[in-house]
Amino acid sequence: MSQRQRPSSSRAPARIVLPILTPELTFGSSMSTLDTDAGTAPSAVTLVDAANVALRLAALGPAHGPNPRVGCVLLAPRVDGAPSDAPRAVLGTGYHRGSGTAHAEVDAIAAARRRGHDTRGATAVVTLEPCNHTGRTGPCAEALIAAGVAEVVHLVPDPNPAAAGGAERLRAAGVQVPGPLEDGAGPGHDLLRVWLHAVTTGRPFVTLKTATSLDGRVAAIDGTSRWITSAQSRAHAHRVRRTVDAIAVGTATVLADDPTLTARTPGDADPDGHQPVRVVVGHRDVPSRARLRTAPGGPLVHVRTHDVRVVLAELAAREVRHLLVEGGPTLAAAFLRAGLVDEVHAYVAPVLLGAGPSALADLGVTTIDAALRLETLSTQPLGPDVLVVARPQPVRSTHPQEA
Ligand SMILES: NC(=O)C1=CN([C@@H]2O[C@H](COP(=O)(O)OP(=O)(O)OC[C@H]3O[C@@H](n4cnc5c(N)ncnc54)[C@H](OP(=O)(O)O)[C@@H]3O)[C@@H](O)[C@H]2O)C=CC1
Ligand SMILES: Nc1c(N[C@@H]2O[C@H](COP(=O)(O)O)[C@@H](O)[C@H]2O)[nH]c(=O)[nH]c1=O
Ligand SMILES: [Zn+2]
Repeated sequence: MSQRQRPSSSRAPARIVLPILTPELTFGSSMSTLDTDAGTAPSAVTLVDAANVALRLAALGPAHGPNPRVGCVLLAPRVDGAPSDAPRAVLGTGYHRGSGTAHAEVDAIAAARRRGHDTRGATAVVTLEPCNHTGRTGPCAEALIAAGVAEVVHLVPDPNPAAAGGAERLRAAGVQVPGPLEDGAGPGHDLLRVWLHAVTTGRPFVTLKTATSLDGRVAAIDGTSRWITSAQSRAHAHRVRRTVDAIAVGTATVLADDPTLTARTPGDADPDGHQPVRVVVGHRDVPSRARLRTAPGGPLVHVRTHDVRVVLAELAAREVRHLLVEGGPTLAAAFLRAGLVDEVHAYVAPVLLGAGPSALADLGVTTIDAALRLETLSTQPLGPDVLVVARPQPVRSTHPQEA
């Protein structure tokens, strides 16, 4: 047995049941002093509390970018004889702020040290299995071992072939690693949904956005479409743009709309905050005077193909994890026909057009039994409009209630 192992670590690993994490979930008053650098007496928290704080910290990191959002809470060593869920002092907390910055575990160790704490024998509660590779920063498994941490409780195993193996490395060094605590689902998986999808499939998660009239049209018969949806819907769509790595449109949309494809605050023409890569799909040129070339925003990538798999491969090579497809109907249908849409954001406005292109070009559906049915994940009023978030079901079927 390694010298790093404390006598208490030979107990059976703690069984942790995580409550569903919601934005409204509040922690006890003791959790309010978790500020990493507050310099106040550390709070005492249970492992479950620590896991939830780690999840909340993780969510502070950017949703975009190649790296996962990860949070970490370092707890004081277990006291011999105390139950595994006994509250313990928080030594430090940390989270990952995006590619090239410190990982959550290293951030938490640094925070504990700034507060003058000894990390030897500590328990690290971390939302994702510590990494085991040197990427833009060093391996967290080694940092935890060097810090003398005795136990690492993680929620989600790391499926990234480049970084996996942290749990095994820690165990080999004598660190107790009871996890992963989540068995394929849970709040940790929910938080990392897009990233997990991208690293396990090797292609970006694809969200298809449509902004339609009540009769399902995306433009009037003359091609005009500004605006079908309300200011509230468009503000929401801009917030979504801020969370993705790339936005794609077809060449016809570039020529019809001359879009900027930036993330903006409504009422302000200038892009602000993170700007996604702007992707144009199709063979025709993007005019030199197009806003995509002249207006500030993310880099422009023109993929001269009609094969959406080529588009995703090109973007995966650029470390795009989340692609927002904004249309038009031809490009949207191509992604759906290829089975490459993971989520649909349908903004529906109480506007009637009666003619004009519908949200989707031909999907190859010739009879109702072949309809592509979606599972609704949420509905949300946005001013006069409604946003439906839905997920394509793996197989086509008749209406579930009548099946
Ligand atoms: N309300 C809304 O949500 C939106 C509305 N719109 C509206 O939609 C209209 C444009 O629709 P649409 O013409 O369908 O536009 P698209 O943006 O889908 O562009 C279609 C063009 O892209 C190229 N292309 C790229 N991928 C494929 C593919 N897999 N198969 C075939 N062609 C492909 C082709 O041009 P090429 O010859 O260059 O290869 C094709 O003509 C506009 O009026 C616009 O205002 C657009 C986006 C969103
Ligand atoms: N018409 C329409 C949308 N259209 C989408 O937004 C693009 C314009 O982006 P930008 O130039 O950055 O404002 C346009 O090309 C199309 O993809 N979006 C919506 O939320 N509501 C709408 O009614
Ligand atoms: Zn790491």
